[in-house]
This record gives sequence, C-alpha cells and structure tokens, in this order.
Amino acid sequence: MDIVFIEGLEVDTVIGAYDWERGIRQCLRLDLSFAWDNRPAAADDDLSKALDYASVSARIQAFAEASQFQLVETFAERLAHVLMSEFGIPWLRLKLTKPGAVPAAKGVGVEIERGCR
Ligand SMILES: Nc1nc2c(c(=O)[nH]1)N=C([C@H](O)[C@@H](O)CO)CN2
Repeated sequence: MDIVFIEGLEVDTVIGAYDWERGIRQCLRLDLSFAWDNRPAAADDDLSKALDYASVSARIQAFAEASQFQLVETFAERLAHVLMSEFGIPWLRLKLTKPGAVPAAKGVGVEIERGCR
C-alpha cells in the first residue's frame, strides 16, 4: 500500500490533566501517515480518487477546535477513529507531540498505529 502523509500540522486545543490547563488553549503538533492506494488517482489524475491531504488537515483542525480532552492518548485515539471512519482510511500512524509540556524535553507525546496496511 502507498502512503499519504501530513507532517508538522499544528493545531490548538484545550488539552491537559491539570487545573491550569483547562482554561487555556495549547498547541499540539501532528505527524500522520495513511495507507492509501495512489494508483487510481494517478492513473486518472483525479483528486476525487486521492486521499485529499487538504481535506484531512481541515478535518483535524475542526476536531481540535471542538475537543477538550485531558490526555494526549485520548485525543490521538478519538482522532484516529474519526479519520478512519470518515475518509475510509484502512491504516494510519499518528504521532502527537505536546511541545513545552516537559520544558527540558524537545517534545513529549504519543504515537499510535491503527488498522491494517
Ligand atoms: N502519558 C501522559 N502523561 C501526561 C499527560 C498526558 O496527556 N499523557 N499530560 C500531562 C499534563 O497535562 C502535562 O502535559 C502538563 O504539562 C502530564 N503527563
């Protein structure tokens, strides 16, 4: 299977387990890879047969805008479910970084893979 990817997508959302985090919005950075058969889109030069990374990015922005989870694990899991069900994605890898959460670290977060390639 081929891959369509989105790298370094920044969204802001309510995220965090501590009281002080519940009333602010914070940035999350997302790196995503999706399994997709790119041959039909390439053969016909047809966006409607491609996994449209612009539409997927817009959906992720809307999801982040509306969500207010405590854990990055929950954000990642729910987002993976939304993307797979709405776009018909059979497999994805999602890396979610919460920059600044641990000041001494460049980034912390989670990485998940769901579905079958
Ligand atoms: N595995 C996790 N550990 C922690 C999380 C999390 O979402 N998953 N969250 C926090 C706090 O919200 C922290 O990011 C505030 O800086 C701590 N550990």
